[in-house]
This record gives sequence, C-alpha cells and structure tokens, in this order.
Amino acid sequence: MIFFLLLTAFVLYLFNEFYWKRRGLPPGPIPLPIIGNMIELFSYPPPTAAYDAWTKKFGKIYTVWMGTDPAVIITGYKELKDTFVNDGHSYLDKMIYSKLNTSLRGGDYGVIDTNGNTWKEHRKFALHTLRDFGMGKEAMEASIQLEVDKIDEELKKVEGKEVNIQEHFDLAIGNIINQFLFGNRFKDSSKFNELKKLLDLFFEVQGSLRVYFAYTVDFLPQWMVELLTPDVSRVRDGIYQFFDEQIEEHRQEIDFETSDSKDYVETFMKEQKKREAEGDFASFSNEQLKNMCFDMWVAGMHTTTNTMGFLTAFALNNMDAQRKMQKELTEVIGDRVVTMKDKLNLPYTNAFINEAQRCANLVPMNLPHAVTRDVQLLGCTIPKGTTVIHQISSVMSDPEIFEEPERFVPERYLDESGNLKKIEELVPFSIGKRVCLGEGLARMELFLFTANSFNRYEFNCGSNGVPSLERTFAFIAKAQDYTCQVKPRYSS
Ligand code: HEM
Repeated sequence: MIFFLLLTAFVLYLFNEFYWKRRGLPPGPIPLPIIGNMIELFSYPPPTAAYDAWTKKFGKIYTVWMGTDPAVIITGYKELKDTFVNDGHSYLDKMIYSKLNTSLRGGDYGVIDTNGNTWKEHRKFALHTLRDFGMGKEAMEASIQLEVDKIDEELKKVEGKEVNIQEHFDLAIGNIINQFLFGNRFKDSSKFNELKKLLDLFFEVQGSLRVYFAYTVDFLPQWMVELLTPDVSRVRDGIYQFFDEQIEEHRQEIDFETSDSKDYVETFMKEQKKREAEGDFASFSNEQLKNMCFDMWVAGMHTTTNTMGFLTAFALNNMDAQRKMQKELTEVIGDRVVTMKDKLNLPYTNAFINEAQRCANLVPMNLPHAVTRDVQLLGCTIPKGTTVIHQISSVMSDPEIFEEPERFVPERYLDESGNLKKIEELVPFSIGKRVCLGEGLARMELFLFTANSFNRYEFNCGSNGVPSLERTFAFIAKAQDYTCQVKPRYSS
C-alpha cells in the first residue's frame, strides 16, 4: 500500500514537472526538477550557445526554466520590437530577485533591480544628472580626454615592453565613473584595484549556477541563501564601505546654499534635503544613494572596459581592419587629439567600434524582465509577473541579419560610398523602456578611447601571439587576458 502511494505520488510529481506546469507556455527544452534548465545555461560555453541551439529547435520564442520558475526567451529582432518596443509598457518591469536584493542591497533599492516609482524617479534623476554633467557635452568629454592622456603617459613609460592594455582601460573607466559620482579620480591605483577585484568576483558569481540556484529556487529560506552565497556578502561589505566613506566625506563638506553641484552625490543630497523639508523621507534615502552608486559602478565599469578589451583583441586578430582604421585616422586627424566633433568624419572608426560591440556581445544573458500584465505570445497567455528575457545577444549573432556573424567585418556598417549606415539590429545597449541609462556616456568613451589610442599607437601581438577570442565565463563577458606591444605612430 505504501509503495503504491509513493509510486502514485512520484508519477504525479513527474506529470507536474514534465507536463502540467509547462502547459500554456511556449514550448522549450524539458526542465529538470528544481534546477530547471540551468545546467545548460551555466555550463561552458556561455549561454549564447545554448540559446542558439534552442532557437534552432523551438523557434524565436520559447520557454526555459530558471530553477522553479519559467522564463520566456525572445530571440528574434522582429519579435523583440513587437514586444519590448511596440508594447513596451507590458515588458517594462525587471524580475526582482528579492533574496539577492535583501542580502546585497538591504532591500529593493537602486535602479537596475527596482520597479515602479523608485525605478521611474531615479532613472529620470540619474539621466538628468548625467546630462547636467555633460553626457554628450564638453564637461564629460574633458573628463574622458584626461583619461586618454593619462593612458598615453603610462604607455610612454613602458615603450618597447609588453602591456596588458585592458588594465589601462580599467583604471581610466573607473576614474570616469568615480569622477561623475564623487568628483574625484583615484589617487592611487591600489584602492581601485581592490574595488575592481570585488566587482570581478561579483560578476563571476552572478554568472554561476550556485548563485542563480540560490536566488531562483523559491523554497530556499534567506539564511540558506546567505550560506550559499558568502561571496555576495564579501562584495557588499567591501564595495559599500567604499561608498559610505565617500558619501560621509561629501556630507561633511557639502554647501547646501550653492545651487551648482560638483557630482552626482552632491546633487542627490541637495534633492534629499529638499524632499525631507517637504516631509518625504523615503524616496531619496541614504540606502537609495548607496545603491545608486553601486548601480553606476556595476553597470558602467565592466561593460565599457571589457568592450575596450575585446575591441583591442579584435584589432590584433584583424590587422587589416586595424590598419584601415589607422589610415582613416591619419588622413582625417593627423597627429592632433581626436574630439567628439570628429566623430561624423570617421565612418570606418565608427564601423570598427560597432563591429567590436557586436562581436563582444557583452551580456550573453541580458537582464531578466517580467511582464506587467497578461500578454499573448504564440497564442499562449503569459501571466503577469512571468520572467521574459530579451536575447539581444542572439539578435547580434543572427546569420539572417549579420552574414557570417562569427567574422569581424566593420564594412557591414558602410555603404558603397564608404558612409556609415545604421543597422537597426545592432542593439548592444538593449531595446525598450529599460535601454541602457549610460548609453550616451559609454558611446563617448568608446569613441574617444578607440580613436585616440589607435591614432597614437599601432597595436601588435605580444610574445604569446594573437589573443584568444574565447570569452571568460561571467555575467558580463570578458576577453581572456592577453598582452600586446604598442608602438607610437607619430614622433612626439
Ligand atoms: C559598452 C558599455 C555598455 C553596455 C554594452 C551596456 C549595456 C546595457 C544593457 C544591455 C542593459 C540592460 C537593459 C535592459 O534591461 O533591457 C543596461 C542597463 C543599464 N546600464 Fe548600461 N551598458 C554600458 C554602459 C553603461 C554605463 C557607462 C552606465 C552608467 C554609468 C550604464 C548604466 C546602466 C544602468 C543604470 C542600467 C539599468 C537601466 C534600467 O534598468 O532602467 N551602462 N546596459
């Protein structure tokens, strides 16, 4: 009798796992109990390979299971436009992993992992502040040009030796974010390296099965989640302590009488004071400020510097393309500094950057969203709150759009007359209402670093030969470590 009951329970369990819970959703790979399809998603090579195979099998929209929850994956450009753009409001929300927010952030704070008013108000505030500090304007350009010059100074010191160029971009891009948030550059690189290491760890564990398992399996209690993710607490303690120190210094020095602010933290504190005077103590809280600093660092640092690391690796793997870019730079610019005013006159350089962003394909999994209401997809009703992931990485490697997508071909973005042409499907900054908040700043950084570095230097392979283009496995892709030789192109 007991055997019969156990057998019936087991059969019912399997029936639920393999059929019942999947009914009414777009088809997809069969999930395992509890962990769903996460083994395929989190084993090497990074998930793009799993997504490509599933797209071939199930079409451009299908369901995978992240632990105990379904996620509808959308991989085609037309499908992404129909959903995330034309019905943007329904696809606006992020999937909030409350357990992660609790252990990392102390609650639902920041802009990346929030919805509703917190997200709306702070996205708008951050965008305004970025604009006030010159995103797309001269002030921000000056801050980037300063870093271009600092890289140049450092490269001159090591002339003739091999360099790890990614480390130079790391510090430069870290300085730009720090300047925007706290109004200063790093006095010495050791503090920066400490922070960078913590962020590296964060992305490494964010891309691991263990951490995803901890946050997505519903029935795990918070204490067990914390036990499974000690590295997340380490990141939190190290990075948030740095923010606390910077914020405290600002609190000591701030002059509330002046209307001008020198950085984001000061702008935030002035708004906080204004709100508190009106009786609103919640929306511009100290926790929110700390978490906004975290979001800017976490979203703005590795994305940009890893793109530069890949871009240089592509230039070393494609010397012809590097030389074409340098020919254009010599003809249009010569030995002077490249500024944003030159951007329109450098089609090949822009095309090179576009192709580097496409091939770097930096976020192999993008950030999971959730539908804000019941929506119809492939004749299925996807209930409000279900995870939806817009696979921009599949779009950028779609052979129907980008012929031979594995090849690095900047010419894709040039018309017959050599003018830059827009390819709508190039979407490294995502698509829809949550499109990257720092796109303007990132584009400016990529252009100024690329154009100036490749105009000033010829990049050649180091003693280990051509850099591998294999990605490291992390939430944000990174090129494998490599060194190269840099040779000045103009005599100074
Ligand atoms: C090459 C550089 C960059 C790339 C490829 C990139 C890419 C992305 C992507 C794919 C998203 C996800 C959008 C979505 O959920 O649909 C995103 C969001 C975001 N990015 Fe970037 N990003 C870059 C640089 C930056 C910079 C420099 C900053 C700020 C300093 C930044 C701040 C953000 C923020 C705050 C979000 C969340 C926006 C929201 O949820 O409303 N990013 N980015």
